[in-house]
Amino acid sequence: MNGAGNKFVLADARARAGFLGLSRNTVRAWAHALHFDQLLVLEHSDSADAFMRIWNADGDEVGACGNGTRAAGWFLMEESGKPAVSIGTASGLLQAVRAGALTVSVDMGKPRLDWQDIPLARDMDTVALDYVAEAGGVRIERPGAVSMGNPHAVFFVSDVETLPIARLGPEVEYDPLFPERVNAGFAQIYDETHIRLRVWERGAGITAACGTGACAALVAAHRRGLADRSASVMADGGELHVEWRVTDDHVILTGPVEDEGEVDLALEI
Ligand SMILES: N[C@@H](CCC[C@H](N)C(=O)O)C(=O)O
Repeated sequence: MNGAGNKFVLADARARAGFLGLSRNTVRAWAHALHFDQLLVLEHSDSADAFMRIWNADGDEVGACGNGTRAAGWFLMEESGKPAVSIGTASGLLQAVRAGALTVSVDMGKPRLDWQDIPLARDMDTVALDYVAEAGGVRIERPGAVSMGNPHAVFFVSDVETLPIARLGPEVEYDPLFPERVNAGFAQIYDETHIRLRVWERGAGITAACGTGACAALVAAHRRGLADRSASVMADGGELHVEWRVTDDHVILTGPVEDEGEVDLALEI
């Protein structure tokens, strides 16, 4: 499946009893063969429609994936005929609702904004980190930091199209300021309701879209006075809509999903 071009393989392990342990090497081999950004595995849940585990293409298991949650939500809603489903994840219980034939919204919960929650290596104002990244002859600075269940640093730049993201991304991802590494977002503000975003994802590299990255970009932009609480976020692979609600502080992510058919994946555990 894909969510605005963010590529997933979704494996359904709900019928299988117990925890599905996958080695880092197995996930990496599958990612190499199938070219996904994340592997999503659905497991049985007593308290939700399913529990979803998320692995990056580099084989690390992670806490959140916005577009993946929308894709899994679509799969579960198609299967059940329900207009809404709940999905357990490592970072909490998320609700997905149908917002069109191939459009799904997910309530991603509250952003976490304290430096310990990102996490950062030391106390810093997360509105604008005291941090500079340099690569490919370009220097960018003062990203906003946001956790959406996973860590994001969002840089605001004047021209995202010409930015050497393949060089800057790994510099940022592996900087010691981010002890759990970080997803690096590069955002150009078109106006208060339109943000152009490219993302270097932790453990996956440049992706066509990143759902939690879009949420983080909107939150970081609003905290800097650069965007409203609701905006379109234009990724390379499609358009996402993000709203940071005043009423409950939750971030709502909406966008397209596509089912690309089944792949032959031998699960040998
Ligand atoms: N593609 C995702 C984010 C996946 C996880 C991320 N790479 C991380 O390591 O935290 C999304 O749509 O949010």
